[in-house]
This record gives sequence, structure tokens and C-alpha cells, in this order.
Amino acid sequence: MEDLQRNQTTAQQAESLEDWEVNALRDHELHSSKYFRLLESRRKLPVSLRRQEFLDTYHNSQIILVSGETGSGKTTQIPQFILFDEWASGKKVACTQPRRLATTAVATRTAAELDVPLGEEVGYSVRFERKSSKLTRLKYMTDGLLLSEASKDRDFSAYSCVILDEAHERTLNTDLLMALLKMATSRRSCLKVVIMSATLNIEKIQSYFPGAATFEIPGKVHPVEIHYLSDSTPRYCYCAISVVQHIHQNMDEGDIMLFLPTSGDIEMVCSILRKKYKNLTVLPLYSALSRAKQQEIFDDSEYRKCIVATNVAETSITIDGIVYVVDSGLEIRPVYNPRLRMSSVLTCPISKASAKQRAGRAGRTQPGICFRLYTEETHNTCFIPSAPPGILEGELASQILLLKVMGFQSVGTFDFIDPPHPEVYLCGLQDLCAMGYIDDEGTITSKGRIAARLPVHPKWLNAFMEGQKNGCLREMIDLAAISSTQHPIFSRPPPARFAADIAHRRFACPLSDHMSQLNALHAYESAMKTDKRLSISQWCFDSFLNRRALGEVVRIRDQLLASLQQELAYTKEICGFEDAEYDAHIRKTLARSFFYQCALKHPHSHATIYKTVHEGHTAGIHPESVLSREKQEWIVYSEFVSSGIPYLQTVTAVDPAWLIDLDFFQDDSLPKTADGGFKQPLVKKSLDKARKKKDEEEDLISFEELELKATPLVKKSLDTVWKKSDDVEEDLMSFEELDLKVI
Ligand SMILES: Nc1ncnc2c1ncn2[C@@H]1O[C@H](COP(=O)(O)OP(=O)(O)OP(=O)(O)O)[C@@H](O)[C@H]1O
Repeated sequence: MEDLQRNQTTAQQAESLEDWEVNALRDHELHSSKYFRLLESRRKLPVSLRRQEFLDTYHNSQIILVSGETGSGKTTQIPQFILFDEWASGKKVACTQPRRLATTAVATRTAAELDVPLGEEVGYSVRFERKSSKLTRLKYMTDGLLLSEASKDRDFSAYSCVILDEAHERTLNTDLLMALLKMATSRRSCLKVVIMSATLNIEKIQSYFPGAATFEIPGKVHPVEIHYLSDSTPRYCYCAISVVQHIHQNMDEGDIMLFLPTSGDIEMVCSILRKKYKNLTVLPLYSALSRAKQQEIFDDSEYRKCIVATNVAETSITIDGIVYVVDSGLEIRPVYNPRLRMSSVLTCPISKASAKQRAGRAGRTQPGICFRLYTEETHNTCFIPSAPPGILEGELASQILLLKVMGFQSVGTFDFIDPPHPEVYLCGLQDLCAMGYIDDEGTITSKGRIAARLPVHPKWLNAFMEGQKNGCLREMIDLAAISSTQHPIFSRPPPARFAADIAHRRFACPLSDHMSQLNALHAYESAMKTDKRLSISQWCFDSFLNRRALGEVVRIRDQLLASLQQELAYTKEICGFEDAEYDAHIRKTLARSFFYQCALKHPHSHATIYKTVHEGHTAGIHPESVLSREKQEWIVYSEFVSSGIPYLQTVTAVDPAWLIDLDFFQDDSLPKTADGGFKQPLVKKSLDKARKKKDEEEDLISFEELELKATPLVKKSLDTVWKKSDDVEEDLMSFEELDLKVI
């Protein structure tokens, strides 16, 4: 019956099918009625009206820059035009997105528009998640994944066309892809590149790709009215709540999308709105939420929806029904300081490009209104045109190593659209050299080649090698996987911080945050294995652990194990939980692998202040650390962060005796003042003390050794000692004899 109806629909509408789709797609005669419904709306999009003009430009140029209003159909339609145009080539079309959520959402939409199951002709690939097959001809993917494919195939030979979408974001990965594609197009004349955005800086990109054609899509889908505040306010959360309240109580039907900078702000605003309105479906959206929670924003709701999001929802996403956008004008942005080797996240005003993208989440399926919680003057005078490129904002060690392994010896002269800051570049080189991944000439070493192939930051290879020596390779792999997830495994939602801290205590190891993380991961894994009846979501919820992050850790760990089996002769761990030295082995391995991230406690301060060993920068221990109230002399830290105050984060107490034989801690290597003295005399003093202690320990003779060398007199006194210890053993009471009383 359903088939009959389908065929009737097809018969009625066959003429309306696009010829290019009819010829290319399989089983076209079985298109569903949904296909024809979507086709009707697709045809009205500004980009559809200019399909032939786009294809003419595409045929005449190798590189095309496409700009057009948000919602005009760039992300969903242009890849389809190219797919059918290139169908005969037998190669694939890639379309990159900066974010995972957008990648999966647009792939789902495009597959629905083409009436094919997701994962067949249209698929997607994001880190650790793939829905594609041999049939896939149009692949939406994150820019990071295409970059990792490019590291194995610099010619992009599987593709006839690569589309870089949302290029205005200038992520580090997109910039690297632009450079690699520029070179690949000069080698492969049949490779085409399309660069798209609603807010593209055409002049900048055209000066990088001289001769690139431009294609502009005029027209909007629906108008969006913009409203500004007449006076600025620093209390953006309260202002946002008032505006949502006003919309909900006084304005026509339509869902609301509110943009706030941090997940903390989002949870706070959501809980206030939920308490106030039972007839409003309030949904948070930020990257740390589980995939299922994120998908809820696309579900239908009985009531008006209010989605409260960070900039994860800023580009590419269409949520049917959004009429109102409320924009706080703020976002958090990572900043890297190469001198301190410190990264911080700052709450900053967004760019004009972001403001346009946010407003563009309305007006996609109907006219919309955007309330900007800042004045028009602020927008015009304080907002920069577009966000600074990612290459100017982060550390570069892994990118330099990636380029080196791809055969670019001189990364300093690499043709970047915006070259990195020389200090950040030098800092990356120094780090790679200290890790032994490049030599003094800047040539990649064999160790560096292995490190570049790992699916985690290359710095972890040293930890794996050291871990293998100390019998804790498995633990290092777990820690590498934990450090590579986008989100912390410990969840501390702002309204329940206190409860979360109490729940986390059962995983805490007093000497190490790294060990505490391992404890949480191992507890999660045994909960998964042992109690089948227990809902693991509930277990994670009760333990304040982020299930999504833990799931990701397990996936990264498995991938790492597979690649390490090839790269290192991976051996099973020799040190088990029951080993008395279990903790010490792990702490020692961390100390010896990340020796350049050690810090020493400053003895004269009231507060616990540490100084990093090499650069001598001062910082406290992050308040969330198990060591924040401890007074350990030496620590190794994973991150140097700042949120106003500089903090060392994820720290472990270490024994300086583990470090004293390393070159880095020899007198010659310690930083000196202009007059030749030690820049940090306390470090020198503490290392000398550790050396002396070690020498003294080595001088001590064990009882067994003493017995071998003993004179008759010494032998007599030894016999007395042995006898005494036998007596003590006999006197010991058994456990039962103790008759312990349970109080
Ligand atoms: N999931 C969806 N539900 C309903 N309509 C959709 C959906 N996805 C896309 N559309 C429709 O298709 C239009 C084009 O979307 P598309 O993402 O291709 O636009 P775009 O030009 O790439 O926008 P942006 O610059 O914001 O990424 C939307 O304006 C909307 O009308």
C-alpha cells in the first residue's frame, strides 16, 4: 500500500524531479513524499535560483569563494550541485565544518533532502564517529578529520572537490587545509576547492588564492529584524532572562534561541527559566553535553522551546521553528601566552561576523527577530570584523610536527594565510626539541615520526616509553586519553558544586589529580562490567562524572592501544593495583616524562605558591585539585591556566630524586642570571639535597650485605637483632585474638 502511494506520488510529481538527481541517484523512482516536500522548499532558496550560474563559475575556475546570506542554502545545496556535477568522476566531495554538532546535523538534513539513508551516498565523519560507507560520495566532516586524512595523502586524491565551509572562523585546521589545498591544486588540476561563508573576508582570501573566482548569492530566505539595547549592561544573564520573559509573555508563537558565553551561565539561566515557566521547554546546548542531550534541541515540543546555547549553535545549524534570537554579544575564547606557556579562556565580546551568524539562526524557515543585548554603537565601534585566526591563538607544537612529518622541513617559511607569531613558533620548536622529536637542525627524528602519528598530543609518546619501563604503560595510555577529551571527566555543574566535590572524594588520591582521574575511569569501567542491572547513566549522574567524556576516553584509549601495538612493541603492564609501588610508578613516570612542567613550592609564602622550574613563573594550585591544600615540595602539572589568577592544573606530587639524573636538572642546564648565578637558587638547593639524600641511601648497607661482610663481633649483634624480631613475631596476636569490636 505504502509502495503504491509512493508510486502515485512519484507519478504525479515525476516531472518536478531535478534531472540531475534522477540520473545520478539509485532507485529514484521510489522517492518518498517527504522528498518532494523538501524539494519544494529547496527550490525557493536563493542559491537554488542561481544553480546554473554557480556551475558555470565552478566549471571555469579551480578555486571559488562563495558568499551569501545565512540560510541561503550554501551548506546544504552547493555540495549537492557539485556532487551531481562531479558524479561521473567517481570521486568524493568533502564539505568541512568547524564543529561536530553542525557536521552531523547538516549531513542528516542533506541525506533527507536526497532521500537516501544517512551513511550511504551522503555520510559524515567526526572524531571517533563515522557514518559513511563505500557508497558515500558526499562526506561532511570536521576540518580536523580532513586534516588528518591529508597528513597521509597530501594530494587529496580521493576527492574531486573539497568545500571549506564557515571559513570566516579561520580555525587552525581550516588555515592548514587552505595551505595544503593551495599546493594540492597546483599538482592536481582536476581538484577543485570551494571556500564558503556568510561573512567571508573575500579580499583577504583572494589575495591568498590569486585568480580565485568569487560567487555571491544575493537575497535572504526571510527577513530578520534587529533590536539593540539603548544602554549597555554588564548583567547580561539577568538582561537575557528579562528579554526571554518578555518574548514568552507578550510575543507571537515561535521558539527562542539565547546565546550566552559559558556553560555555567547557561545552566544558571536554564534553572531560573525552568522554575519560572512550566509552559516553556528550556534546553541547554553546549559542547560538554551528551550527544543525546544535544539532539533534544531538534525534537518537537508541546510548548514554546527556549534553547540556551554557547557558540556551538552559531553556524550552519537550522532549528525549525526558531523565530527569536537573543544575543548576549559574548563568547569565551582561548588565548595562549608563549612566554608563560600558559593558556587561558577569556570572556570576550564577539565579532561582527559572529553577531551576524547568531542573528542568522532566525529567519531560516520564517521571518525572525534578533534582540542584541548591547548597543548599536558597541556593535559598530567595539566589535572587531571577524575573530582572530586560530593560528594566532594557540600553541603549535603538534601542528609543526604534523607539517614536518608531511615533509615540510622549513615550517617557518610555510605559506600560511596568516603566519604564526614567531615567538609561538619558536616555543613550539623548543618544546619539540626538548621532547626529542626534532634534532638541533630541526629535522624530525624517528621518535618524532611515531609521535606525529598518535591520535593524541605528541608529548604523550615520551610518557608511553617511560611508562613501559616502569610497568605503567596502560595507565599512561588512560591518562593520555583522558587529557584528549574535549571535556573534563569530573562534572561540577554550578548549582551542585558542593555535592559534586563530595561525590568526587571517593576517587581522590591525596597525592595526585592524575591518579584521581585514573580511579574515576577504573571505577566507571568496573561499573560498566560488574553490575548489569545498574543504569550506567544513573551511576555517572550520582558520581558527578561526565558519561560522554568517559565514553570518549574509552574510544580514544582503544584507538591508542591499536596504534601503539604497531608503533611500540606494546607489552602488557607488569604493575598491578596490588603492587605497593603502584602509585609511585605512575607518579615517577609522569615526573620523568613531563619534567619540563615541574614546579617547586615557594617556602616563604603563606598561600601555597609554586614557581615553575625553568621559566620561574609563579602560580597557585587550582582550587579543584586534590593538592590545593597540600604542601608538597615538588609537583608536575599538566596545564598552566589563567582565569584572572594563574593556576597549575591537574597536578601530581613528585619526588625530586626521580628527576636528578635528567639532563634538564643538571647544573649546566638550569637557567642562569647574567652574572652566572642560578636564576632559581631554591631549585638548585632542593636538587642538591635530593642528590645528597640519594647518595646517603646508597651508602647504607642492608642486613644481608652486612651479614656477608660481618666480623664475629658484628655477627653476634646481628644474631641478637634477628632473635628479637622472631620473639616479636611470636608475640603478635592473630586477627581473631584481637576480637575487634564494631562500634
Ligand atoms: N533541519 C532543517 N529543518 C528545516 N529547514 C532546514 C533545515 N536545514 C536547512 N533548512 C533550510 O535550508 C536553508 C538553507 O540551509 P543551509 O544550512 O544550507 O544555509 P547556509 O547558507 O549554509 O546558512 P549558514 O551560512 O547559516 O550556514 C535554511 O535556511 C532552511 O530554510
